Amino acid sequence: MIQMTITKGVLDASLDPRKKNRDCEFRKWQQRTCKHDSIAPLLTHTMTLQEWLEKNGAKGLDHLVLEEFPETGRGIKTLRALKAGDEILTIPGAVLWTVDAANTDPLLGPILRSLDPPLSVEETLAVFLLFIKARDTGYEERKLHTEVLPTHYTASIFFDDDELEVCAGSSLYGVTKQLKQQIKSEYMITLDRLFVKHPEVFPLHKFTLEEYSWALCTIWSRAMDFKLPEKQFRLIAPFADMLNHSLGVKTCHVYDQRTGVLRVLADNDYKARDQVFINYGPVPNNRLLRLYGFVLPNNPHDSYELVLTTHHLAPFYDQKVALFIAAKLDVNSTFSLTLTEPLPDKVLQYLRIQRSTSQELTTILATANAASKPVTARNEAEILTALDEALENLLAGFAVSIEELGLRVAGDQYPVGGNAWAAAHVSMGEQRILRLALAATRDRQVLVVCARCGKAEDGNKKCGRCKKVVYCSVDCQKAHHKEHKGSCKSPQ
Ligand SMILES: C[S@@+](CC[C@H](N)C(=O)[O-])C[C@H]1O[C@@H](n2cnc3c(N)ncnc32)[C@H](O)[C@@H]1O
Repeated sequence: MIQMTITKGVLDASLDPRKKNRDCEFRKWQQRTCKHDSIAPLLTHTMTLQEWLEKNGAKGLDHLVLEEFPETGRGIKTLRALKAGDEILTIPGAVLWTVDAANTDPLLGPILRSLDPPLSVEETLAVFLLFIKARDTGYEERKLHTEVLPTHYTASIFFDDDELEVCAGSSLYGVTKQLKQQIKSEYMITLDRLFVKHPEVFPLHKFTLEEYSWALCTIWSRAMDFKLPEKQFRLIAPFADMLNHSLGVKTCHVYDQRTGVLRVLADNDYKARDQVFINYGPVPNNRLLRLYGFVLPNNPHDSYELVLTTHHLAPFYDQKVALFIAAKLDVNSTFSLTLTEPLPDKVLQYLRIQRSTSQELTTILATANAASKPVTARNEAEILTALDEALENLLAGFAVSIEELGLRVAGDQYPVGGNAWAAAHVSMGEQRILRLALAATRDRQVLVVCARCGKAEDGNKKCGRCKKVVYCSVDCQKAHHKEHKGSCKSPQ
């Protein structure tokens, strides 16, 4: 199926014994890792990925080797010590996978450019990958890269039903189900617009839904994103895409728009034979598993995306929309609840506006920073009760509780690193955050409603000693004294 007919060029390994060893090592690795039976026997006469990259100006490969690591899988090891700031790797523009490279390809480019509307960046890169993989002749150099890509992924769209059920109730569960549907319909459209229309370029049997999903996951898990002055820019850099993620390093890959080169710098010192990492960003486990197919236990960047919407038939809808805009909120807003901020002020601000009476709306309009502070005790009590209920419902929707998942993860029910184990970590992370959000909601509730009778009045006063509960009257405070005195302690 795959033919590799390039003979070695200027970079003849036989001239440099150190390089010869390295090339041998790389070939051995390529042979071991590649699942394509046909390439192994051909490799001895052909160019390696490294040779192709170096021919185009890649730097740093001399001191880097690919290796399997127990925790991260295949990654890059440095053979020499590195100091913070050292350039580890430079990958030239000519070998990058970009939308421009796809659009300027002599065969694929004209087809892509004729599409109206054009494919998205993600679709373009996925089609580009599939196109190269399917070529029987030509494109041998780019194929050197596609041949070392993983043959399968562990992102959540590839989970079987039982594995996905482990995280039922989590946002990942719903998003994964939706995503599978979305990919299917996107594939059907692409099938129609591209694959069926251009059989000379896309041999149909090579563009199945499975292959399309594989290509998308290749993009999700290997593409690097850069914010350039006038656009968001996505690329896959051969070899640099073998760098694994660690929260222990800072972001240290840069794209030089002027030269079109991708550079990876060391952000800290490395000893010889250390694995070199980059940082994929502050990504929560639900996203890590959806895009990259792995999780970090106790991920400090875990989050829960809370979606709040207001129905267009809600009372005073137009006024509320105007206030949302003034507060830099959207009618359909998504809020990240995190471990350090499980109940962001913006959530409360949104709900205060959403649940205001006509009079409260007038008050909000008259004050600066619309509803960033409580509007009335009534409004505050209502939003906190609604939030309490919503969080309780979300937590009740998880198929397996955090305690039960903890036991399963600690025991041997879910093999460490497996799909069910990863799904359990996502579910535990989301439940942890929702519980923190619920606790924060309740901490606020007791400062709004009278601890005895439950009245939410603007004149409610805090207990003079502990300041942790409020009362609507002296009578209520006295009547509640017996119950409250045990927990009433001065903050000092
Ligand atoms: C950019 S690639 C890195 C190279 C990849 N390990 C390979 O063999 O091709 C990203 C993928 O590497 C793996 N990975 C990266 N960082 C990891 C980590 N800290 N723990 C576990 N797997 C990781 C995940 O499978 C992820 O989808």
